[in-house]
Amino acid sequence: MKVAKFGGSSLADAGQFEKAAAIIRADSERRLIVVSAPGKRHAEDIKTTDLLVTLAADVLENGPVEESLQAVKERYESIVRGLGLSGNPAAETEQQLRKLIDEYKTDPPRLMDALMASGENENAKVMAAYLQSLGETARYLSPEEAGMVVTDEPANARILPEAYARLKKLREEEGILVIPGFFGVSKAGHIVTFPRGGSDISGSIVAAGVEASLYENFTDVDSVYSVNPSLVENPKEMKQLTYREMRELAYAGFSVFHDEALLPVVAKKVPIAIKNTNHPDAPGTRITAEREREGLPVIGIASDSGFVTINLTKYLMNREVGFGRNLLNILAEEGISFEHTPSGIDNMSIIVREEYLNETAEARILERIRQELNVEEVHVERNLAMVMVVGEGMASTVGVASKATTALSEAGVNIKMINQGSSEVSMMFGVNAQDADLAVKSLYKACFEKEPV
Ligand SMILES: Nc1ncnc2c1ncn2[C@@H]1O[C@H](COP(=O)(O)OP(=O)(O)O)[C@@H](O)[C@H]1O
Ligand SMILES: N[C@@H](CC(=O)OP(=O)(O)O)C(=O)O
Repeated sequence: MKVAKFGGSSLADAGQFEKAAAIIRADSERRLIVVSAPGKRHAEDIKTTDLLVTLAADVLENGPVEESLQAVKERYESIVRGLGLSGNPAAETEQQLRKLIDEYKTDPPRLMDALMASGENENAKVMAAYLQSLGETARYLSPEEAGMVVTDEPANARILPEAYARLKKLREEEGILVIPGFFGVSKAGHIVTFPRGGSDISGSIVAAGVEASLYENFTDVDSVYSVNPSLVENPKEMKQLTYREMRELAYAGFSVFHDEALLPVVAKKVPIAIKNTNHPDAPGTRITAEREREGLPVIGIASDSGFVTINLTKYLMNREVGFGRNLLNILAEEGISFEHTPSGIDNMSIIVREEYLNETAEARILERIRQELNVEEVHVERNLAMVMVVGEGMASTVGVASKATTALSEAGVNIKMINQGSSEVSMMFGVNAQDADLAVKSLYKACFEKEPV
């Protein structure tokens, strides 16, 4: 039994639906289908999820909603018309959206989640109807019926452990089940979305739940490339990578697969295949627990911006028992999660995502650090990017760090910090956000184009 997830680009219009349905029908093992909302049809297009965000914003501003509501309806109308489906599913979609608006208009976070989730929910109904029209035994299955029970924090759902036993029962179902991605239902009965891009997470949870033989993630590229293809022309394709490598690369900016989508399948060792809906015969990329080590120690290079660092100095910090704990405690009390903590003898940096540290929070936290920890110096640096060099082979290869730092210095990129975890599967460089693309390109050149490390 395989789980196939189709991303927004794979379901952007009727033509893409036809390709996805042909893929589903080509393999009788593809029994659980997870769908995203219709994505971009061309570079300037707007994803349905973003149209729904605009609709929610219009509702919350008490402005006119007809234009944004019609924009969503039109996306489904053109798909349904193109597929020649009978009835009037787009009118049902409109009705459903109006009902959700009425139900949740006084509760902004719930309204946002309920409307955003509609993109996937309505698309799953269309896909099920289309497969039925082709003569397949297929049905729409809501996340609630499927057993996708999640925590209750809007826009940040996490799967509850009990969901897996419920999902396992789907193995016994006949025919093809089409499940909307991107959201689950909390115990209180609320629709709760995963973070943006979260249909990958839904697919992974379903694959782990039914203990699938394979989790296929259909998207719009032939493979995961060693570097973001918008930065480097014809980058190297990856045939195989490990869960750990993908996790690091996805975390650091490879948007082709959500970094939170690794955990569910890792636990059950379900292999992942990233494949192209527009080119389904291409081999794609396999992600598994282990891979053959051949070729270069570095497999990929990624970068992500939007980081802030809190730098602090205190003489004899290394001798002060509990200093780190007290510092992290302040962040915990302020509800801030941290990403990395590189440190020296008398100094420490805490790297956090910019969205957690607005200027009001910054002033309050710096004051607390000064008062409660008696530091000599503390300041914040914004506009940072983290550049990640990843590969299982790095641990056993001498010279990767020197090759990387030489490449960055030759490109004139100032390295603000270096961090390497104990697993040695990745090496991270903090740089100014405006240098990030240059850093990635020069590292790619050094690791893949010049004489390899
Ligand atoms: N290293 C990479 N390899 C492949 N694609 C990448 C990489 N980094 C970023 N991407 C981008 O990820 C996109 C696919 O992800 P996404 O837009 O979320 O697809 P989907 O619509 O299938 O969910 C590709 O079109 C590509 O632009
Ligand atoms: N539609 C949601 C969830 C998702 O995963 O979409 P996609 O598969 O197009 O990345 C979003 O845009 O965030």
